[in-house]
Amino acid sequence: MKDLKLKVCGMKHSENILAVAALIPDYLGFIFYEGSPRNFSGEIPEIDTAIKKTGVFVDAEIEFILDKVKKYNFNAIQLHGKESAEYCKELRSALGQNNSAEIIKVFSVKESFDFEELIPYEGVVNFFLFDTKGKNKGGNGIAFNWELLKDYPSSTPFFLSGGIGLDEVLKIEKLYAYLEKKNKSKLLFGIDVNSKFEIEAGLKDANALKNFKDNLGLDIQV
Ligand SMILES: O=C(O)c1ccccc1NCC(=O)[C@H](O)[C@H](O)COP(=O)(O)O
Repeated sequence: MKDLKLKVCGMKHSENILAVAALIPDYLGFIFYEGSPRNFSGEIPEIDTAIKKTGVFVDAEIEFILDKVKKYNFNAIQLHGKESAEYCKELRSALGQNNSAEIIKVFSVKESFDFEELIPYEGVVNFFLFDTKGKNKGGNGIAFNWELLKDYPSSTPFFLSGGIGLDEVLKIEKLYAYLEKKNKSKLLFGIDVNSKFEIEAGLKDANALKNFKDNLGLDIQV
């Protein structure tokens, strides 16, 4: 059994948050971006403390993020815009020494990606997240070219994202197996899912997520 973390992103409705939280995913994401149909407002019901509540922001003012971190007690902050490494440093320092929130920096990828872009962020953020570049800032429901990750040059662990659904379990397994051969499987830290598990934007299918979670990381022969 592999230790692949699961992040479910784009939660919106209290009852649905509780249904998905009952599966104990490792991360639950709440989007603060008005241009998204998954834009979150309101309250997050009490959920198991093992789940890292994650605020997702797109080029937001640092004050706005701090306000949400304080209000919702976020354990992780996902930066889904064009935030610079300097911005990430400022955010870390603004959070203060007593706040250990993880910072996840997103990069949008399609057919090619210049991994040199990651260099300024090394040691500044906790994780990278690779998502698909599309017409929306996130939640495009399409996969990018994962072959690119076979040459992943960084030592910062990453989340794999973009159009991941039940059909991608085997493909994930194959990427993991490839990285394992290169002693790099620990770098594939987690899988981020969203629109492929939705009944409508922001409303997740808990049964389908359970199925995915049960299959993720099983030692399937590839
Ligand atoms: O999902 C959104 O609407 C969204 C909007 C703006 C910024 C980020 C957004 N989603 C963040 C995520 O982490 C998604 O899980 C990621 O984009 C993958 O989505 P999908 O391709 O639907 O699996």
